Amino acid sequence: MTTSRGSGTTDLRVLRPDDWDQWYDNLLRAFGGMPESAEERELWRSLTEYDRFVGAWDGDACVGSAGAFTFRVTVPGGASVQAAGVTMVGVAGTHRRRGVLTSMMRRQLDDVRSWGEPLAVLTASEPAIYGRFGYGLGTHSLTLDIDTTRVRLAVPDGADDVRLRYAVPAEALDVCEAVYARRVPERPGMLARMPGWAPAMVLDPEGERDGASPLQCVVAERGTEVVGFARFRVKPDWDVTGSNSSVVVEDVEALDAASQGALWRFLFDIDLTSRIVARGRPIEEPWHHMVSDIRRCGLRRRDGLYVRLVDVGAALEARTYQTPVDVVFDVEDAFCPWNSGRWRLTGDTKGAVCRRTGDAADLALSVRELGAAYLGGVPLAGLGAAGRVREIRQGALAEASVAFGSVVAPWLSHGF
Ligand SMILES: CC(=O)SCCNC(=O)CCNC(=O)[C@H](O)C(C)(C)COP(=O)(O)OP(=O)(O)OC[C@H]1O[C@@H](n2cnc3c(N)ncnc32)[C@H](O)[C@@H]1OP(=O)(O)O
Repeated sequence: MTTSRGSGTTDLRVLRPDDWDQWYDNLLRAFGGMPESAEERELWRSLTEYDRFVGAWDGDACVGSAGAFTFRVTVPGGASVQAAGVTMVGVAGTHRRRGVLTSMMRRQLDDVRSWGEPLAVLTASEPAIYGRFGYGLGTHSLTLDIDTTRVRLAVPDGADDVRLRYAVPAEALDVCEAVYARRVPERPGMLARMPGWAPAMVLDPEGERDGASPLQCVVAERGTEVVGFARFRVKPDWDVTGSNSSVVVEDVEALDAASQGALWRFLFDIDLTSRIVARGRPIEEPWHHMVSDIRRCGLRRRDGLYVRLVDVGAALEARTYQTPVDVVFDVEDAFCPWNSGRWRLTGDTKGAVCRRTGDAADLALSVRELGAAYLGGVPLAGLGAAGRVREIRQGALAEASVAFGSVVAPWLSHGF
């Protein structure tokens, strides 16, 4: 594919291993040019799926990059659905706003469709970029800044029966991964761990620590079973009053309420610390209901995973619906017109069928709104209230909105 807009012409082609270094340097430069550690660079090289990554070239200079990891994402009902994890998007400053991104998105979504993957997902460097390509904001996350000198934690019964032990993060990786794997089906938006990805969870380059300690890990056990883990750093901060150090939480996963409580109590009580900070936490998790003062937990909401239905019918059939639903959507999809038109969705907690129909529409919306609502965290009714879903049959919006909801708030479990 060739793009020509503004001055110059760019060629788009699948990434070749020999081109990776230049391709990746273009990406780093698009993000400001900070170098990465050799360790981190090699990890990303090893995760590159060459036939799913593209580069834009102006002569022999790489001026654009985009990739699509092979992922599986949990959807409401617990199924694990194949999804292209869109990543490493960057356009050289010398070639910006000439349509290079648009040409890469065109190529990528055509490819994803030809691979038979119903979804594409991404996290955005800036929220304004991807809506035009049909991505809707499907999950949110929380940033925490908890004043642990003021906020107390009341843990559930059984927390005292959970034994905690320090472990070397890399050595405990297998047992932590086993816990993670059991959690994945429980929450929409979580990513199944794909081959090669586990080491990324304990990659700990010094340059990324921002003055904090190396990564630490505590494993929670009940009897001989590992029931949870926490990975975190401690960031020292001493002044004339003493220590005001912070616990920087990276991951906490646990299989039950007592183990959740035991791990969070540990994080709250680490000596010499007075804050817990974390990014990318779920918008709803058990410790919210254990704290004495949610106001002092410094919760800030931000955008998480953007979801694009590449095949509307297959995507809507892949999840279940928490109440019976029978609704005809009139979908507008300018960037992937194969989705445009009317679709009848019938489904319940056991499964769903979504087929093309000539019947009259109940709701009219763009594929972006369907993507936003897909994981159950963004109510269709809210999008309707904002004028982004049009109700044609009275009552259809409430019916669909309830059906699309998720008991557990969806959450993207790690960046990519
Ligand atoms: C999944 C990820 O990897 S997210 C990472 C995205 N990458 C970055 O943020 C790195 C820094 N930025 C860049 O590399 C580039 O500016 C990109 C990739 C964001 C945009 O690439 P470009 O080739 O300039 O985009 P392109 O010319 O195709 O623009 C298409 C449209 O999107 C708009 N657009 C592009 N970037 C932005 C932005 N950051 N904010 C708002 N609108 C944008 C353009 O104005 C254009 O609109 P138009 O069609 O109405 O004229």
